[in-house]
Amino acid sequence: MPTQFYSTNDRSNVQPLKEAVLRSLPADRGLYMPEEITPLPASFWESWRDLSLGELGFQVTRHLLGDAIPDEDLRPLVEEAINFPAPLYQLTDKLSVLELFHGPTLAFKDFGARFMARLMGYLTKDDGRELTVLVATSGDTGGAVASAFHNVPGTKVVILYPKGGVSDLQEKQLTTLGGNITALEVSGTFDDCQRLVKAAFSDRELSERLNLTSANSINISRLIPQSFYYFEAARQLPEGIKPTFIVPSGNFGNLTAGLLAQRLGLPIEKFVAATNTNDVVPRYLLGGTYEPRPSVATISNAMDVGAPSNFARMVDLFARPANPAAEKLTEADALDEMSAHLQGLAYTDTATRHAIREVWENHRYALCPHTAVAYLAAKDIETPGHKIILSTAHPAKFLPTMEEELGPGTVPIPERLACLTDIPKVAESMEPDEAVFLTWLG
Ligand SMILES: N[C@@H](CCOP(=O)(O)O)C(=O)O
Repeated sequence: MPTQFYSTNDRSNVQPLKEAVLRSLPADRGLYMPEEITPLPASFWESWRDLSLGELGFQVTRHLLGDAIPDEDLRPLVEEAINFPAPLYQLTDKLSVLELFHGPTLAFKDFGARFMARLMGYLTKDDGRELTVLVATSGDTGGAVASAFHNVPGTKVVILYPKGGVSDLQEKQLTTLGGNITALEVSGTFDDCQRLVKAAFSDRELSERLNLTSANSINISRLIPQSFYYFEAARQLPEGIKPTFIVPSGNFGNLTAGLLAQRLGLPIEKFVAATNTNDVVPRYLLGGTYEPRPSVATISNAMDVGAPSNFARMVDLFARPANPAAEKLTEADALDEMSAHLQGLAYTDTATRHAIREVWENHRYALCPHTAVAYLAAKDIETPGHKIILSTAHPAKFLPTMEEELGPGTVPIPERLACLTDIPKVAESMEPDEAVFLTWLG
């Protein structure tokens, strides 16, 4: 049976895969979630440690989507999207770094963006209508989406990013491709960019007319491939070791994908959400109230998010009982479960800079600022077994910060970044005003 997707705001609002992916946001402003998330079957667990990342991804996707896409189409789709590795780099006998920056744009967002580009292409191949992909970015999503959708026929991409809020090389990644990719430099924060995108989806007439879809983690199809690397990380550990994952967090899509992997049966000791001073979720988990607030700029800019989109999905996942046949928890009980099982820790830029230097001095290993935030959390937590910090991006994407801490030339710049330096950026300026943006969209 093909899996259906419901809105977190209304479980009776159910859509098939194509609608959930292309519509991206339900009209009631909830988020789509798969109706069924059951543990992978015994046959998967017999061989999962020997599978390639592509095959592992195929089997996870097949299980989640049911027979919505025939196997002979789905397997190559996943294998072509995830055609780069996700190795574990062992820092100490208790701590490893999961390197998620070996894709084309050197960030974990390549997993989601490349999968999504192929899935959307597959779902719309007979539609004969241009698709407009909207995306808000605080750093890495924009470049990954630009790369994944560049020159895809019948697709137009509009990327909104905060002026001065992304690193120079991140900006180059999203403003230099041209063709079907347009960059809008918004005089505001990432939250303003996200607000503008959501306003476009709320305008049903515009959304229908332009055939709008989202490439942010509000789109459920971003989270499916992001779950693959949790399996990939765990299978690189000796058998029987349950990892604790420390996840650098901004919009919380990365962590939500981990929770999804756990609901699919992956044995995980616990999750820790590590943030910079944009600490809405850690504050909440420490017993506060959940209060989104305007983001502030930090050196780990991709996590500068004041209103994390995926909070509703996290609550939804904690509401799902271990036994799929049992009743879902109420929202209040799910929030209690989340506070009991998820730890959140937040760090300043000063501490982050110190961590970058410390790891270089002790291990000659360069952590990007986001990964350094997770490293700080890994040091502060007690957990049995092995700790894995997710390394979200290559440190060269944040060259000025890295050179301030480690000295010039310490972090080699991969050719695919170096070649962008002399290409001029092309971006249109945009006020953070919904009416202006909707008029611009047309
Ligand atoms: N950290 C992001 C912000 C957008 O988050 P997303 O996961 O919803 O795309 C970025 O790098 O742009």
